[in-house]
Amino acid sequence: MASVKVAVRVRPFNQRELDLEAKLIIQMQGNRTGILNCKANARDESIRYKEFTFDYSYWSHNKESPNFVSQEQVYNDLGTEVVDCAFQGYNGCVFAYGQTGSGKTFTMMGSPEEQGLIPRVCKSIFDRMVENSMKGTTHRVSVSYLEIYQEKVADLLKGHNSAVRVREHPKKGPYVEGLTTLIVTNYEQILECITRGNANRTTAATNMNDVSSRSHAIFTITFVQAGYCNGIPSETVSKIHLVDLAGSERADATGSTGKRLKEGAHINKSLVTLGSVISSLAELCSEPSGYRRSFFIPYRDSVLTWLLKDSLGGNSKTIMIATISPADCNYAESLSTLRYANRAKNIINKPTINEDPNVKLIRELREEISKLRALMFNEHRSDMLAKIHEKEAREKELTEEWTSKWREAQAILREQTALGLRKAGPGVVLDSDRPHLVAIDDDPLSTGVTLYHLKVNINYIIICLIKERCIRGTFGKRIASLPYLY
Ligand SMILES: Nc1ncnc2c1ncn2[C@@H]1O[C@H](COP(=O)(O)OP(=O)(O)OP(=O)(O)O)[C@@H](O)[C@H]1O
Repeated sequence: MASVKVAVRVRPFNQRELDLEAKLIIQMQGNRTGILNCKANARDESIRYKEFTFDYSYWSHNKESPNFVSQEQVYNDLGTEVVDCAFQGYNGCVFAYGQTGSGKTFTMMGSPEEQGLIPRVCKSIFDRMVENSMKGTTHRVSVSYLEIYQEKVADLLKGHNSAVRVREHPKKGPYVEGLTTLIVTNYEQILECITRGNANRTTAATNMNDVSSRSHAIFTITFVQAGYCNGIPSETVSKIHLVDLAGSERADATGSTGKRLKEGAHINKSLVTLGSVISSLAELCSEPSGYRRSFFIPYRDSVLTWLLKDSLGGNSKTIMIATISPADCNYAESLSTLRYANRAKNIINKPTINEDPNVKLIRELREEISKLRALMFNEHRSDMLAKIHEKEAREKELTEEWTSKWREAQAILREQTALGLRKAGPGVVLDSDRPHLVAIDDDPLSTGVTLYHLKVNINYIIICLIKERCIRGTFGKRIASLPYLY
C-alpha cells in the first residue's frame, strides 16, 4: 500500500501578472502551503487564509530566496523515486496538474538550460543501466508518447494527426492499439523521441500562456530488467507514465472563444472526470478497511482516466505535482488546485513488483523444493523424494527456457546496437554499409525490427514473405510485397 505523494510548486510572476501589479498570495513553510484571499474583508482568519500540508511545498517563486527550489531539487526529491521504481520493478506515474500557465510543462519537461523531470529521469535511468550492466544485468527500454486532444488519442511519435484507439485487455487493462513503441538504447535516442513528440504536440497562445499545451500528454517508459540474482533468474517489467496535463481553465481568464473554448470544454471533461475519480478514491480510501463500501470509480468517463486507471488507486507508485500561480488575480484557480491536490493525498495505491510470470514460477518452485528438502531431512520422509525430483525437473526446464530466451534477446539487441539499427517512426535508421534486408515488425512485444544479413558475392536472393510481413531494402524502400515470392 502506498499513498499518492503530492507536491505543490509555485512559480515566479509572469509578465501579465507583473503588468497587473499582482500581489503575492502564496506562502510556504516546510511542507505547508498557505493561500491568502486579499478580497475577503472578513475578520475571521480562516476565511482570509487557508493552509494545506503536502509531502512537499516547493517555493520556486524567486531565486534570491534561501528556500528557493530548483529543477534539480525537484528531481532529487521526486525523480529519483521514479527511477528507483523502475529498477525495483514497480510501475510509476508522475502527473502535473494546474491552471494554464502555472508551470506544468516547465516542471515536467523544462527548457534546455533548466531541464525538467522527464529528461532528468531518462538520463538517470540510462546512467544506472550502465552501472548495473557491469554486474551482468541486461535491460530493455522502450518508449511511447501520446496526446489526448478533445478526447481523441494521437500517436506523437508518428505525427500530429495519427489517431489511435483505446481498448481494454481483459487482464492487462486499457491500452492504445497500434501505438508506436520504440526501443531506445541510450539517452540521446530517448531525447530524440521526446523532441519529436513535443514538436507534434498541440499548443496555442492563450492570455495565460504564449505556448499553452492544449492536450494531455503521456510519455511512457517501459523498462525491462533481467539477469540472475543469487543464481535465480530475475526479470521485472515496469511502466513509468510521465504526464503533462492540459491546463484547468476558466474561459474568462484565458480569453477563450471559438476553437479554444471548445478545447476548454474537452480539457475540462477529462479534468472534471479526473477530479471525480480522485474524490471517489479519496472517499473510498478514507473508510476504515473492512468497512469499505463498493464505490463506483468513473474511470471510463474520460480517455485520460481510463488510460491512467492503474496509476490512480491501482498498481503504481504515483506522484502528483500541483502547480500554482503566486498572484492574487489567480486566487480562485490556485485555491481549487490546492483543494484538488489535498484530496489526491488520500488515495492509496497497491503497487506490486511486476515479475515475469515464468521467473516467478521458478522462484516459487525453488522455495517449495527447499521447504520439502528441509521437511524430508527433519522428518525422514523418503516418500517426498519423487515429488522433489519432479519439481526440480520442472524448475530446470523453466530455467533453461528462460535463459535461452534471455540470451537470444540479448544477442538481437547487441547486434542492433552495434549496427546502429533502430526503428524511427515509420522507417528504420541503420548506420551500416553491409548488405542486408530489414523487416519491420509492428508487434510491440518484439524488438520491432529484424535484420537479415546478406552474404557478399551472392548474385540473387530468394525471399519468402511471411503473411503480412513486409521486407524493405536499405533505404526503407519496399522491394517485394507479394505474400509469397519464390
Ligand atoms: N518554476 C518556474 N520557474 C521559472 N519559470 C517558470 C516556472 N514555472 C513556469 N515558468 C514559466 O511560465 C511559463 C508558463 O509555464 P508552462 O508552460 O510550464 O505552464 P503550463 O502549466 O504547462 O501551461 P499550459 O497548461 O498552458 O500548457 C513558461 O514561460 C515557463 O517557462
